[in-house]
Amino acid sequence: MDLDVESTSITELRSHCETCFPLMDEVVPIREKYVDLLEFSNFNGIPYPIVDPSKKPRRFLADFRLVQKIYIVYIVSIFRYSWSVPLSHDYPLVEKDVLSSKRVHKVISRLKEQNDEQKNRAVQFFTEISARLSKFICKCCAYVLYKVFRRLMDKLLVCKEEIQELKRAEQTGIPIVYLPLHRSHLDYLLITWCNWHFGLKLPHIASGDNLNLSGLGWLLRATGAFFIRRRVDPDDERGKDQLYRAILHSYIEQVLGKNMPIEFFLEGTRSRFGKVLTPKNGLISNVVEAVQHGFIKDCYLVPVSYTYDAVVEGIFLHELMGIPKVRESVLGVFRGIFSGFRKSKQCGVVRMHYGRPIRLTEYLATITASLSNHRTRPVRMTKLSTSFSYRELVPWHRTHSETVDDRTMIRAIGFHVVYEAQMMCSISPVAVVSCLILAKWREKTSRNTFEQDCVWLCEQILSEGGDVVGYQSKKTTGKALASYAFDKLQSCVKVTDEYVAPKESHSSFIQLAYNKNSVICRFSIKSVIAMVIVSRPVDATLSFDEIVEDTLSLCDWLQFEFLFCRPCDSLRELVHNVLSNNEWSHPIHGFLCSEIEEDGFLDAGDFNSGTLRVRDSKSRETLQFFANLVRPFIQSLYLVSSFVTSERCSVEPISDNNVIRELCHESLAGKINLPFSPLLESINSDSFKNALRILKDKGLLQRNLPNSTARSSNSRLTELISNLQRVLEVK
Ligand SMILES: O=P(O)(O)OC[C@H](O)CO
Repeated sequence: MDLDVESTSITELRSHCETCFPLMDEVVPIREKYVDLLEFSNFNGIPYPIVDPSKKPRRFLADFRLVQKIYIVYIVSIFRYSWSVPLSHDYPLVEKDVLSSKRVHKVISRLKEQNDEQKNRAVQFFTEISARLSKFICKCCAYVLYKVFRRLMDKLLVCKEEIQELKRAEQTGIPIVYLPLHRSHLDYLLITWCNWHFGLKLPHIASGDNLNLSGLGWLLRATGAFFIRRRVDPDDERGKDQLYRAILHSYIEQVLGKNMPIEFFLEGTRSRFGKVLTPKNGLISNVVEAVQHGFIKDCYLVPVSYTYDAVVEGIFLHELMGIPKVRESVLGVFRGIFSGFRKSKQCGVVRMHYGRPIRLTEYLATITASLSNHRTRPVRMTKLSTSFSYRELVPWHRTHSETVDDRTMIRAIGFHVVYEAQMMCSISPVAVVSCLILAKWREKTSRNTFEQDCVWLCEQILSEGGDVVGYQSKKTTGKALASYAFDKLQSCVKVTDEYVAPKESHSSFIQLAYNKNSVICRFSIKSVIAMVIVSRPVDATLSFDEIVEDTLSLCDWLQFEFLFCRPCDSLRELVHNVLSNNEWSHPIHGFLCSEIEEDGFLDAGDFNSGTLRVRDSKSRETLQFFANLVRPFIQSLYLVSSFVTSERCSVEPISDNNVIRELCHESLAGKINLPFSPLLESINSDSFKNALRILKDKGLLQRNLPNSTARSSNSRLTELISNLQRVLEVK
């Protein structure tokens, strides 16, 4: 049976965060299947009645459609579909408004040099940044993208109900800010292309100036891209120019002020390892200020997520081995397009999700109100850090005092949006299979057993509020799901009718890990708790409080790897909730049992106060699976910690990139002695970078060496290494 990838197990649109927006919970049922944008004939007429749903064009007519204007009732002509979808909105130019804005004038008058010279610079900056949206070029590109997407994807799925929410938001006349997760260069194109189909306004998209290549830059500008300077190199000060910043800031204000949507990536760069990245604050701060200073009354924030069976770029193996990214070039773009076209449908099924639009003023009101009187409202976005909560886990919390300033608010909003985006992302069957291989079946296993496990994991994902593309409870077979994924994983998994086994190479494991990492957000807290428990000897006992404290501590060390919860949540409470859940504490089936329970004297409070142990070998096996989701990240932290204390690390500061490259190289060559056998996927630059970041953040490595590292003999680092060793040694 083929997978029905257009159906979903989610029955209603995900609601807003109940903590921050308790009054906004209108239930919107999902009644229809996802729409495949590549099958335009199945649109059922939305949004334009010019498309008659009863007249589906034959497939070989691919891009042609007989357009019948229902209202005028005569056949207009045979147009390309691309030309038949109108681009009815206006995209006014904002040059005059930006250059004459108070913000820009203020900066110019503050600068010492000649006014005229500054004005010229202002014009240059504007030209460097601004988009020049052309409806004609958009239509041409829309047509070309049909061809490209059909080549690259099996399907491009969007949820109609989500689009209707967007339409409602757009009709209010409040501008929309799209905040997608960033996985691939295709991300830039997808929102624009989808909005075009549904008659929504096309967004102005913030793109890194690395994409402003001759020819390509012009094309991107014409489809809505505006270019921003990125600080890739730590010494690069170009983006800090006051006038440049004023122009960029004013540009964003003016675009929003003219009710045109904006799109930018909070993560700032594509995720190289399949997990979300911690959000950056630059662009979102411009949007927040625009509202706070009354330049615009309000705007909607819309998180967006993408699910790809595989990203078009393939795995970022070179970069994950510490080799610097090759700068984009026109030739590189052509090469990329060519190689993308060599293999048909390499992205597989692609799903987009738009979160429910939330007004920025709602966010600000929530934070401000809870600030002024945080006891009277059930809102915890700004709860002061009385207990160990996420507030202490995210970087701004530690220096946080009684007042929550704008910077804190901006960061809280960014974290909140990225967290929401990761939680609404559908999971690909490819990720489910990769996850099982890495966390459970690293050795050869029978195909039958593997397929049964696929169903088990999908059910786990569903019970955590997630969904798997094509999986429906009690309907979809493990065989169908696994076969679908095996087809996409031929380069890294060996499959016969009898067995399944990973191919033993670093690149295979990195690819599987990239896929697997998109699943972890569903189980991040659970996995850390499991890690804490299985890192003790089989017959060891632990108290409830010990488990909680050890979990919080491990989460703290992994704070740059995962967003464990929203900034409004208390991580401590969430850990308690997980452990108190029946899955863990049920007196007969729970993973854990109380020592007293064995004697038949179990009281309600015993689970929290008594001594706990893993119930049986089956429970332990399940806990091992969850623990194995985070194990590679702890191994990476161990590898980095032991490297920076060893003689292999130079006493003179060397760049972090060099440290990472060397460590990748030496670990892969087996030159580092370890008390455990390292998982191949733990050797990667992304995890090593995060490990260096946390060690610096905790003061275990010198902080005053920007982007460099020198050997350390810090005693706390030695203590950390021995603790990590204890955790990792037990299998
Ligand atoms: O940093 P990169 O290489 O992921 O570039 C992606 C950016 O979005 C380009 O602007």
